[in-house]
Amino acid sequence: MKTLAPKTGNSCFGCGADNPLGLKLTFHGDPEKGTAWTEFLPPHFLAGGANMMHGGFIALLLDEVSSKVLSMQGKRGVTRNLEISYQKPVNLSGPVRLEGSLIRHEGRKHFIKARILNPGGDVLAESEALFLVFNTSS
Ligand SMILES: CCCCCCCCCCCCCC(=O)SCCNC(=O)CCNC(=O)[C@H](O)C(C)(C)COP(=O)(O)OP(=O)(O)OC[C@H]1O[C@@H](n2cnc3c(N)ncnc32)[C@H](O)[C@@H]1OP(=O)(O)O
Repeated sequence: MKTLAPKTGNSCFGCGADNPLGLKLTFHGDPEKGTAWTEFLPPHFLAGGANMMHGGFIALLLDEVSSKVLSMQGKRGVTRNLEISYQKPVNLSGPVRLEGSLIRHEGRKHFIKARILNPGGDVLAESEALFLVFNTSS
């Protein structure tokens, strides 16, 4: 098990310590299994309408936990594709869990699935992403 906490000098909206508007998320994961996860209480400024999270922020969270699957393994890369299935509203009045896992990789191409769950374990949104990694040789 590994933990990635926000670092100074990193202004990433999701995980950096130096973004005053950022979420400053801490992630946990298993590099060998290719997993990453976090739990947090979404701030209300992520709202879209009513008490629901904005769809763009849902995409951001899925992208973020997907990228952390790679960070856990010491890999650096960027999102090439992100396909999202919005299944239920992400309610802003309770905590959410983000989970990501590596499906497979072919050289620099890494295919990663992710999801957002509520405390009852309901899947609210899911994604499949293709990340292009810059520092892999296999
Ligand atoms: C310099 C290092 C910086 C590192 C920073 C790390 C920060 C991390 C921050 C993380 C923050 C969180 C994350 C963020 O938010 S990252 C921010 C959002 N992402 C970006 O800004 C990335 C923008 N895109 C690019 O820069 C380029 O597209 C890159 C560099 C990624 C690749 O451009 P390149 O010209 O090299 O390649 P390509 O695009 O022609 O194609 C690539 C390959 O993919 C294959 N393909 C395409 N579609 C599919 C498909 N559906 N199923 C299967 N395969 C598919 C395609 O056939 C090809 O395969 P192959 O021909 O190679 O075999």
